[in-house]
Amino acid sequence: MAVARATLLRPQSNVSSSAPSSSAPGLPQTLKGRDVEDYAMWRCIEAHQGQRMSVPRGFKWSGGVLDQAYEKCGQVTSEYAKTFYLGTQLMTPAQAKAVWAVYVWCRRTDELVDGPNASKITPKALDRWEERLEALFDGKPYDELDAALTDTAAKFPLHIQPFRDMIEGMRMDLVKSRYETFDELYEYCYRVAGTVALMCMPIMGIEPSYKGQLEPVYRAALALGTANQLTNILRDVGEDAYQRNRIYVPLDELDKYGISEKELLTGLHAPTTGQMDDRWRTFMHFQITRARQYFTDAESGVDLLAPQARWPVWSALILYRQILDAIEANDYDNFSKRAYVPKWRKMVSLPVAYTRALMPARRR
Ligand SMILES: CC(C)=CCC/C(C)=C/CC/C(C)=C/CC/C(C)=C/[C@@H]1[C@@H](COP(=O)(O)OP(=O)(O)O)[C@]1(C)CC/C=C(\C)CC/C=C(\C)CCC=C(C)C
Ligand SMILES: [Mn+2]
Repeated sequence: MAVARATLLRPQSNVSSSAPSSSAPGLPQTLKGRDVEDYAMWRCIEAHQGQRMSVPRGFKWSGGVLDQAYEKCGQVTSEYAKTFYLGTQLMTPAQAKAVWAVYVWCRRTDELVDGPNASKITPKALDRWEERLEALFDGKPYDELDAALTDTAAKFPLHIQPFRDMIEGMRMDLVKSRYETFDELYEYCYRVAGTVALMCMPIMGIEPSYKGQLEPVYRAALALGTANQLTNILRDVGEDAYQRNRIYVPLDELDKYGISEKELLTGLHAPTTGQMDDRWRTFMHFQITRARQYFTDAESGVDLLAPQARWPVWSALILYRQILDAIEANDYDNFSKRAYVPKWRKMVSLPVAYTRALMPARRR
């Protein structure tokens, strides 16, 4: 069994063959936990290393519509994610447009389960969204925003698997509102955020002088996705519990700290003082320490990225990590306060990120 699993997950030997192998039929659905991430990571590394485009180069879509489509993607990115958008300004125009196209596809996917029409979304709607994904990777986009991603897949060696995995993550949100263990939560984090890292890596590229394996760089990228999602989850504990009856923090860990599901759903302020309950403080301290470790694991990979990608990635890392500091500064009260990074702090962090991007660790 172990041998079979390793063969399925590791790279297949004909890495540089020209035909894109977008899937091994039947396999991904049977995978669980960290194997889901490993399977997609190896498929992405194969495509990246072999520079295999999923769509034949020279994809065309009626007249100048593609230019307009990319422009729209840029507008949406700058409206919803100012820092990501700013980060793309140092990239080549082709890279920036590709990141916008990926961003818009991710945002639209998230909106299906979290947007204004979310209550009407059925598993069928997600099936339809997945059919559209398969079609756009097959060179047959449904609308102009899909066409921007098709064009991106003709220009950069993207693999379809992380896109499929993200849709499955959104399916999880339709049917699952509790996570028993950290392993279960880890799979969710990969599906909704680690996937973003796998989608972006072949666009951002690798430092040209780096001659080592891609695996450590991809592992670091995945760590950043996980760190970001764990941070999101810790920031939104109260909102998720009160407004959506959702608990993402692992139930077995709550139990270990003597906290019941019911207490979490009503908020963990001490009845006498109104301050945060001590059990919650220690629990949160543990959660924050683990999330910080994922940020630290991500750091080693940033210097191995192509120079123009380092600043946006350092910015994302430094800014997101500060949300954890903000939760601590709120005395771990993520029930009645929303942790955020004030604008002035963001402004200070951007040049810090820029300096780190210019000075890789070996020169610091
Ligand atoms: C070596 C190394 C460190 C490489 C870096 C690789 C890399 C580019 C990693 C990116 C990591 C990253 C930014 C992950 C995004 C995580 C995230 C914000 C996921 C969001 C899910 C959260 O869902 P939830 O419903 O809990 O939260 P909301 O209340 O809805 O916020 C998502 C919403 C899923 C959809 C993701 C997006 C819309 C963001 C996609 C972002 C990009 C494509 C741009 C990334 C670009 C840069 C420059 C980092
Ligand atoms: Mn969301």
